[in-house]
Amino acid sequence: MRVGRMKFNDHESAIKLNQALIIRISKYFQPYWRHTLLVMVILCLTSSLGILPSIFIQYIIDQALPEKDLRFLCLLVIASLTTTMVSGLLGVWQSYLNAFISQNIVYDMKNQMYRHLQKMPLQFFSTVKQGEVITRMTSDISGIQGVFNGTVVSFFNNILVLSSTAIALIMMNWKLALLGMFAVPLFIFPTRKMSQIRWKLAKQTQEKMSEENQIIQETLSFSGYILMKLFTREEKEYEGFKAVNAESARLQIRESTAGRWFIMVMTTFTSIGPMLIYLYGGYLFIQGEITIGAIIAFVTLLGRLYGPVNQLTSLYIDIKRSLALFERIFEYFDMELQINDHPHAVAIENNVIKDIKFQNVTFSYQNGNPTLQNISFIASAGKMTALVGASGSGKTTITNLILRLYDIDSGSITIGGIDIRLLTLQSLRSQIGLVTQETYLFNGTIKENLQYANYSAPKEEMINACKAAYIHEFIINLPNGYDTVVGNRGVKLSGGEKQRISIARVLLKNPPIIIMDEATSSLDAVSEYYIRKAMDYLLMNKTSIVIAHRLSTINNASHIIVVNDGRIAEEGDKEHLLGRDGVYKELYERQFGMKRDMQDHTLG
Ligand SMILES: Nc1ncnc2c1ncn2[C@@H]1O[C@H](COP(=O)(O)OP(=O)(O)OP(=O)(O)O)[C@@H](O)[C@H]1O
Repeated sequence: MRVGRMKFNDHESAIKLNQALIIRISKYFQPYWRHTLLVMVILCLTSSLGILPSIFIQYIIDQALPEKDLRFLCLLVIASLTTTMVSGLLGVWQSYLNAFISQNIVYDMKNQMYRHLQKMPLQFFSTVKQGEVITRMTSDISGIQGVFNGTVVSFFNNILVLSSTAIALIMMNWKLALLGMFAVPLFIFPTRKMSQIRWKLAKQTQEKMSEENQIIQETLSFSGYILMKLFTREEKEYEGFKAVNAESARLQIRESTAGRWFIMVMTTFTSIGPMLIYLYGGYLFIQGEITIGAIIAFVTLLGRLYGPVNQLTSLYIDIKRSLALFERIFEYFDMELQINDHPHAVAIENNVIKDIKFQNVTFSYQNGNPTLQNISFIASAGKMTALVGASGSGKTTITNLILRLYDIDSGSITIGGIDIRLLTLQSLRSQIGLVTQETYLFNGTIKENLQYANYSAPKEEMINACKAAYIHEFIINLPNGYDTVVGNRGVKLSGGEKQRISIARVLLKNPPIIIMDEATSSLDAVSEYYIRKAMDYLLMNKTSIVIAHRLSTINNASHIIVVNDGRIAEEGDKEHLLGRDGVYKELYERQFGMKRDMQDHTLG
């Protein structure tokens, strides 16, 4: 799987307009084919109507004016105005259709991307930079809305205007038409060079913007802000941001300046054609072969010829840019989901207490460097199994494997005898309640955070869960009670309060399996007491796995597993482990011995 910093393809040549890509992109247009067809019909109409005013001008100059025919003049002027008005109205309708099609495609893509990212493995989010995900979700996908208008419609419109004008010019006078078209090849030459420059600049701008998003994400989030303040890194971070910002501004100025030069060169070429027409057309007029009206009509029409050629040549750049956007989005869509439902996956029985069995489980985050090796144990149904061990020994990893946040390399994990890989992910996770070390609450009210577990839970049930988690009294004493907003990640609450709310949330979900990672932050005695009581209630009659940092937490554990460096060092009940001269005894003596030392010290 490719994760991490996704690179904007380094070489322009990497993005090729191949058939597969076109088919893939056109699939997004498929649901809106009727609207797209309508746009094409409107384009045909407006491009044909656009020729008429020039022809009317010719008749005004050559007939209505010399013959002093006021009626004919009025008729021509009215016809010309009507044509312009009808074109204008069709244009308005087309703009609406353009917006409708492009916004709907953006809507579909954003939904698809969100759904896809929801299914990405945890490993993806631990590796990829947050700014990158946001850039792809927002600016890249939003950039697609310009693609339909700026690329697809523009392409067809220009082709239609170009061909209808060329036909009209040739029908009027083929010699003059050939002369007028003389300047056309001159447009093509600078385009290639220009496209390379703008491509490179666009790529660099995109990267800088991602970097900018990243800095904002990291330093202006709650935890990032605290980190920055505590280490007094404001100036350093500001300097870093300023540098990236300056670079992004410089690139954007260069990008638009490069465009200006291009337009200037094109404008120069555009003025060559009319001059040639005046020269040769004037000669033909003097010879009596052509009328003044024809020359004027010709020059007016010529403008319609150069505009599209100019746009079509620079459209090449836009097509490349659009393709790059699609490529960047497709890059995410093409990432392997890794953890998927097995084709014959079954739903786990709802609410039945079962045991969890690890058999020779080996797992590595990075290939060839196992984090867990040969883990085998049974967490008995309806009992508490405790995981203890030094920091980094692999306890959280074991619990993550039960939730199938990662898939194991070898061995098996079963629940009630069924391999978890044969269970649907949705049903598996619905049967597990997780209380993590760091409680994640979103910025909403306490009630909303609790309801995340069960939207249909009646109020009494919610209150009962909070009472059982020893947090109800605290909540009702807040000025807004259950409607109190908890702040980003629940910052307005203490660690102990947050963890009790998270226990209440799991109680509302009421699953038969509970995984609990005890908070490491030292809680005061009262908090610890209430959390312990809340835990006792939560774990009652559940198959539970508790990661304990304080051995006092797991007095009720029927089975203790000591993890050391990714392996099970020893296991058994408390008495058994204390009877051995092993890791547990050492941990026990260190924790309780330390407590005694501290007490002696205080007493002394
Ligand atoms: N997403 C990850 N990618 C790569 N390595 C990881 C990842 N998560 C954890 N690790 C590594 O795996 C090892 C086990 O980590 P784990 O979080 O399971 O330890 P732990 O026993 O729960 O630690 P603690 O008690 O401090 O929470 C550690 O060396 C850690 O650096």
